[in-house]
Amino acid sequence: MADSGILNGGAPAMAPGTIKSLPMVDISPFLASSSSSEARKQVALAIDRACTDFGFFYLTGHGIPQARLEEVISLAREFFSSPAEEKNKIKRHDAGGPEGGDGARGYQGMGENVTQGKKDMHEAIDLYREWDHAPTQSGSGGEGTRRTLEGPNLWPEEPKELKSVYLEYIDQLQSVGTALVRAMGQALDLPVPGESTSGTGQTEDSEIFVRNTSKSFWVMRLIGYPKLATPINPDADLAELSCGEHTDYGCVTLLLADPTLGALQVLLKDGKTWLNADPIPGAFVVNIGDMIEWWTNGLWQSTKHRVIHRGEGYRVSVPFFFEPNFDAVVKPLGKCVERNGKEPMHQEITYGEHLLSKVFGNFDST
Ligand SMILES: O=C(O)CCC(=O)C(=O)O
Ligand SMILES: [Fe+2]
Repeated sequence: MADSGILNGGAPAMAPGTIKSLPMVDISPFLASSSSSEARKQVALAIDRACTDFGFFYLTGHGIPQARLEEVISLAREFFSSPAEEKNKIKRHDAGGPEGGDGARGYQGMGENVTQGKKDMHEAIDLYREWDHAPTQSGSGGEGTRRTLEGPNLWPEEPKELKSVYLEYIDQLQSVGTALVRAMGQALDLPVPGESTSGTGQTEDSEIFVRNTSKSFWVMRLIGYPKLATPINPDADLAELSCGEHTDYGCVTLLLADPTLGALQVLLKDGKTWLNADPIPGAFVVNIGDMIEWWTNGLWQSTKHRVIHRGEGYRVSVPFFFEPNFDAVVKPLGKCVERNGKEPMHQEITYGEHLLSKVFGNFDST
């Protein structure tokens, strides 16, 4: 990390050009049925630029009231400030174990999450869409069994209103997610529905992401980050991170975070400059995940990011991962392959297989 710069806030800035902040996208024309096609076209253009140049942007015009956003953060903060025994009531349990967990849903204590072999200094609750497909044969992942995501969500008992507020919030986020992926289909200039089929049975029109997220297998993470204890040493490798460098593995992430500055950092396309993605009140920080990179055959790449919280206080963030349907088939779109002139980057895969490989390492599909 010695040769990397951090823009707008951290030291030292080694800016490529004049990039100071992520671009902004106002999604409201895709939420209001009365908006003109010209207004939508402008949004689609802005999304194409943001996804090509950054893979990250601020999203405004989503219509979720500020009071709701603040409530979501403060309920998560309240949960994390409760005693360990309260938090451990919803502890994530291993799949196939005596406690009957599914190995993924529930509370994860400090340092239990590992990215690239290093412990992440955060604690979290993971919630997923409830399993509403037929049950499959699940187990511990031992011989002849596979771990699945088919357990129920584990909701905190306290704060009491957390579950109902979050369920409503998740509904609201799914509408925003749908508007966003509809705009993304238009941004790729895919044919209008009914005009084209790929010949492989899957229609590759501008609604393709909408159809493939109609039963989004979403993930919601409530994350609590204590301030890191180690001092900043720009010449040393970072020994301790709040959340290690990664790309998100799904479709689009809508991140809500408290006002802490300088924590979330995004790797710019030069591959060495980290840009602080500081929160803007009322806006989500949005990034595209690996499934969008695969669908677009790399025209839009999922961007690496990390969290290093050395600021003040205990940071809370609540990313919502608006993911494809569990059985969505993901493969490079013919039009994107044509446009970038590269061989298809990936084989066809279902999102569910990819997810299980990421969460449990059930397969080696990536
Ligand atoms: O807390 C944040 O700002 C980002 C967290 C993140 O990147 C993730 O959970 O995938
Ligand atoms: Fe992430």
